[in-house]
Amino acid sequence: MSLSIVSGLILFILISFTRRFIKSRRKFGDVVKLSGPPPGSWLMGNMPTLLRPEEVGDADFSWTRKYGTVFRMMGTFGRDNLFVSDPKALRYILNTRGYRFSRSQSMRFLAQVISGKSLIWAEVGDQHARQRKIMEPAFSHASVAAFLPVFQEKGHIAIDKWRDTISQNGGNPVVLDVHSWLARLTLDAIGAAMDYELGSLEGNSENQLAKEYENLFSDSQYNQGDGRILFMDLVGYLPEWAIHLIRNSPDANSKRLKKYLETANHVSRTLILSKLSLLAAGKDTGKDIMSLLVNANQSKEVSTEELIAQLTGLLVAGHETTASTMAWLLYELSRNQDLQDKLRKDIAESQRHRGSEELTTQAFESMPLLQAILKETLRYHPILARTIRTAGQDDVIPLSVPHKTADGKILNEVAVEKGQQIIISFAAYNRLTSIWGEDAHIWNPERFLNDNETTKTGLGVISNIITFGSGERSCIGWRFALLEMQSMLCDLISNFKFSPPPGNVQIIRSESALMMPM
Ligand code: HEM
Repeated sequence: MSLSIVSGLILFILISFTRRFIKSRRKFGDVVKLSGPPPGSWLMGNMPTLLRPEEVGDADFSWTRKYGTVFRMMGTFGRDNLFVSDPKALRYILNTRGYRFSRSQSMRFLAQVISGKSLIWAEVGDQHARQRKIMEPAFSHASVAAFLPVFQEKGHIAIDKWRDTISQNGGNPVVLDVHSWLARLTLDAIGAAMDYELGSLEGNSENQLAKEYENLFSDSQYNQGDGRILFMDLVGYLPEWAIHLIRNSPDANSKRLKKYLETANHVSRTLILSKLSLLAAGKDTGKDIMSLLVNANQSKEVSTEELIAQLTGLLVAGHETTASTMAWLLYELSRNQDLQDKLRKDIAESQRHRGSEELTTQAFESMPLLQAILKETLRYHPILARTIRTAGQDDVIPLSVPHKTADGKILNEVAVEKGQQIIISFAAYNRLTSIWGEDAHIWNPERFLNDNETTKTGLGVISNIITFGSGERSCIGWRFALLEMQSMLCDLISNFKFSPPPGNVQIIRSESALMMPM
C-alpha cells in the first residue's frame, strides 16, 4: 500500500472518530446531574476501578451501596455513563422498550470477535427479531428436554474419568481442576446437542476446536490494561471498516481470537453443509439443534452464512457460561457440607422412587433443594456481571426509588438523550437488599425454599433473577443451561463428595469478560 493511501486511511479514521466522539460528548439529559463516584483521570474515568477489581462486583456493590440504584459513572474520555440496577428502570430498558436500547458497540464488537454476526451481535429491531424467531423453537421446553440423554451420557464419561483418577490414587481423595473438567463437559454437551462429537472429555488432542477454546476467555480478557479498555471504548466511535482493520492487527490477542473464530466457523460450515446435503437427499436430519435450525432455514429466509454464525455463537455462548456457573455451585457446596449431604439424600431418594439412577426433568423439578441451590448460585454468581446498552432515541427512564441529585433535587425518572451509554449491573441488581433481604450478600439457598421468597420485580426469566438477562434479548439458552446443570449436579453429587482444595487456596471471581473462578 502506498504511503499516501495509508495517510489517507489514517486521516479518514481520525475524522470519523472525531465526529462520533464530539457528538457523544454533548452533556445532555439528567445524567450529568446525578451523583456518582469521583471520576478518575479524564482519559480513563472510573473504568479501571470497574474492570480491574480484586473480585468481580467489588465496584458495583460499593458504588450501589453509596450512590443508590442509578448513578453517574465516568467512562473513558470524560464520557458520562448511566449505571443502573434499579428494577423499574431495568424493566423499562430491557423489557418494555427493549428494542429502543441496543447492545453497545463495544459489546457487539466483542460478540463479533468471538462468534461472528450471530444472534448475540444482531442489531435491535427486525434483524434481531427475525433471527430470534428462527432459533426459538430449538430452545423450547420440549426441544431442550430431548437433550437430557446427551447431558447424562457426557456426565457419565466425566464420572468414569474421575473414578479412574481416584482408583489410581488408591481410592484416596484427589485434587481436580473441576472448572476445566466442567468446561470440557459442557463443550462436549453443546457439541453433541448439535450432532458434533468433540471428544474433549476423552482428551481428543486432534480436535482443534476444543484446543482453541481452552482458556480462551481468561487468556484474552483477564486483567485488561488501560490500552485495551480504551480500545474497547473507541470501537464505539469507529466505522465498521476501521474495526475490520483493527481486528486483523497482528498482536497476539487479536491473532488468538481470529484463529479461534476461523476454526469455529470452519467446523460450523462443515456441519451445516453436511446437514443440508442430508436434507437435499430427503434423509431425516435428526432432532439436534442444528437440524432444527437447518430445517427452519428451508422455510424461512436465512442464509447459510447466517446459520454458520449462529452455530459458532451457540458453541461459545453455550459452554463456558454454564461450566463456570457449575464451578461456582460446586465451590459453594464444598464449603457447605451439610447442604451437600442433604442434596445427596434428596437425589438418592428420587432415584429410589424412580427405580433408576437416571432422573427425569419432572424428578429434578420435584426436588426443592436442588432448585433452590441452582437459583441461589445464579443469583449470587452472575457469570456475566453486566451488559451495556445505548439509548436509540431521547427517552425518559422511570425509577422505582427516587434519586437525590448532586445539587439536592429529587428525580423520579432520568431523562437520557439518544446515544447515552447505560451500564446495567446484573451483579448489583442480584444483591439489592430491597429485593433479596438483608442477607443479600450471603449465599443462602433457603431464601428460595420459602414461598413468599422475594419481592417480585418482573425481571429475568426465572424467580426475579437477572443472570440470564431480561426481555427480548435475554438468554435464548436458559432452559438448556438449567437442564444441563441439573443433570450434571445430580450425577456428580450422587457419585462424589466435594471439599475445598487443601492448603487454604483462595479462589477469586476474576473479571475475564465472564466471571471466572481463578
Ligand atoms: C449459566 C449459563 C448462561 C448464562 C448465565 C447466560 C447469560 C446470558 C445473558 C445475561 C445474556 C444476555 C446478555 C445481554 O442482555 O446483553 C445471554 C444471551 C445469550 N445467550 Fe446465554 N447464558 C447462559 C447459557 C447459554 C446457553 C447454554 C446458550 C446456548 C446453548 C446461550 C446462548 C445465548 C445467546 C444466543 C444469547 C443472545 C440472545 C439474544 O441476543 O437474543 N446461553 N446469555
